[in-house]
Amino acid sequence: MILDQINQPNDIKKIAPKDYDMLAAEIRDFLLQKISVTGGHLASNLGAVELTMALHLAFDLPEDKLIWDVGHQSYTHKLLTGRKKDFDEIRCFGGISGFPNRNESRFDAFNTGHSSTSISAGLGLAQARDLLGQDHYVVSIIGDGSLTGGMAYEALNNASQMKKNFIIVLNDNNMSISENIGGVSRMMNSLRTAPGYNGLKENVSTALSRIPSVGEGLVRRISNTKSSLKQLFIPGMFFENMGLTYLGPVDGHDINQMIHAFHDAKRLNRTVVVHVMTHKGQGYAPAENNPEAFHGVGSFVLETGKAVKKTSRTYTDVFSQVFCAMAKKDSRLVGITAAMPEGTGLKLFHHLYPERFFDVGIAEEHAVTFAAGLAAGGLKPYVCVYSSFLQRAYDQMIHDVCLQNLNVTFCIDRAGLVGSDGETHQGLFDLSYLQTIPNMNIFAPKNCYELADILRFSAEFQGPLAIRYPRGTAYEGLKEFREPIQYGKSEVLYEEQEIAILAVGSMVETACAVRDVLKAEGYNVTLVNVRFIRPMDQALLERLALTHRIFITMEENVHSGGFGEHVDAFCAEQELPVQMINIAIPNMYVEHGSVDKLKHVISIDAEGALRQIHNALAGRSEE
Ligand SMILES: Cc1ncc(C[n+]2csc(CCOP(=O)(O)OP(=O)(O)O)c2C)c(N)n1
Ligand SMILES: CC(=O)[C@@H](O)[C@H](O)COP(=O)(O)O
Ligand SMILES: [Mg+2]
Repeated sequence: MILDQINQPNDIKKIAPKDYDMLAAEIRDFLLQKISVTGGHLASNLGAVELTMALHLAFDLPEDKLIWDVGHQSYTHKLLTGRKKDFDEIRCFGGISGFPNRNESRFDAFNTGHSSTSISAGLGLAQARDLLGQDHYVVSIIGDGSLTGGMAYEALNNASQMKKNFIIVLNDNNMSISENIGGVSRMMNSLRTAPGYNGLKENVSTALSRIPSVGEGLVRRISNTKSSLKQLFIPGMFFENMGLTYLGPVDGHDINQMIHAFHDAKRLNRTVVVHVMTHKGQGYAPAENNPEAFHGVGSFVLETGKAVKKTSRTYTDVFSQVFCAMAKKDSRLVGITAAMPEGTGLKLFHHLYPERFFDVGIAEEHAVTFAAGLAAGGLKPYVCVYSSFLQRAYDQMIHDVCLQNLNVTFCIDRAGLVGSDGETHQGLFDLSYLQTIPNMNIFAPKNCYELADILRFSAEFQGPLAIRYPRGTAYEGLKEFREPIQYGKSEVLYEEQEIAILAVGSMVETACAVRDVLKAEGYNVTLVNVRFIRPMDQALLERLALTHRIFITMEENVHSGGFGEHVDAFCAEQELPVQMINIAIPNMYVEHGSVDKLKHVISIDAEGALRQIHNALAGRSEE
């Protein structure tokens, strides 16, 4: 096996060119064997094998810097940089990350996970290189989906001013997670049909403009004509017009052609875009036929592509069904996603109500302001988004939605620990950032029934409302507690005296287990399902403070700015005579691993929570 020769970084440079294709096939096979067991991002990695090999062959790592946008396609890069032996534990607790990480390897030039950052980061690295008088190449690799994100254009705008080399590789597989739609995708479609790349001398705009006295005028005249004609003469006109040099399109599965293009790109003292066309899922029929299903996978049977585990009903499924039923009755309801129709559960809605569905590309900031516009125009928009990606749109929530108290509902999926995607994707900050925003209302359901109830409640609600729920199986317990939702009111599940547990959303289930133990120890324990984090049910807290000496808050959010801290502040302000114990995620970035393992490690499972509570009751600090 050629792959046996790949162990240390840069071993690929010792491989004979005649063996490149064989090595690519073996890498694909290796990735399939490993990912089919561990799960991970499959289709994007299968598509980027030759591209990664060509980059490693054309550049000198770690001196030259590769920045992978999102980073979910960086597995071959990891394999070629000494991490082949670590793939059995990829995305597992203590194992290597599924994304590039500077702490993991000096070959990972920049951490990624959220989309459309690579050009900005690469430009920063290139400018740092130049100011420090260093001499190496910086290459940002960005997908066509990630190129729909606004940050990418802010960076391209800036990159046009570069006077030294900076290379952007556009890895175009004509797919985001789902179909890549919109104007950028349309522009790329026209580029794909341009004649293939034959070398720098063939770049028409550059070549034409070099013709003395005629060239520049000719390019200008062509540039002023209708776009199809322009495209005939100047592929990559979009980039060229911005002052960037476009090279392409290049076959992303032809290693020699790509090496040739990268060497050409190195010769230019400016920003160069190399447009590489790849095939998502390349080499594995199930992924080629259904790249969306194989974008991110759990373990699966290699021969069939079928998932190993039967999937249970998730909160996303509940949202999807209830929202579609609501939309049937109310034509004002519209659904917005930033390139995540599958992950957020909007796919069924898209199918049923295509005219009321908006996939805006990987553009969370735009999604929120767009929703504000829809609301101002009289519709009832639902922004369906992951907790960690909504971090992007903080200003838009303040400036465009909440300041005007507009009728926008945020369905915040993946709130809390998400597991194997790790620190970039954990949804640990939403309660903190949302609670700072005046007019924002925040709700967390304790189980699947309550998610359905709050969604129905939201239809008639006036003003911004954020509903946060976690990744994975929807909790079906506590079915017997289903008090109708009342604005700003918590639900008291058990009322006693002495200790009151105030649990938020997913933590209500854990709180039940904690309560059972405390009761067995002889304590009298009240259990409150908080429901509305904002507005906080202050009247209930004041009432409970009369009969309880201890309040325990429990939430799957960082402590800083979280629910517990706000309850602490309220009790202090009102001088309520209660001891406060806050169970929350410590103020840190939480790595990858299964959700259960992570909850255990950071002591927010029942066992860890009880340890913290016992310590606090005994007046000990956490060891
Ligand atoms: C800010 C942000 N929003 C959404 C995502 C989820 N996401 C991850 S990869 C991806 C699609 C990326 O498409 P592309 O860049 O073309 O890469 P491909 O998977 O096609 O290789 C999306 C939407 C993300 N990582 N970051
Ligand atoms: C790379 C990326 O950002 C997405 O693919 C993400 O990993 C999806 O997460 P879910 O598996 O929770 O939908
Ligand atoms: Mg793509």
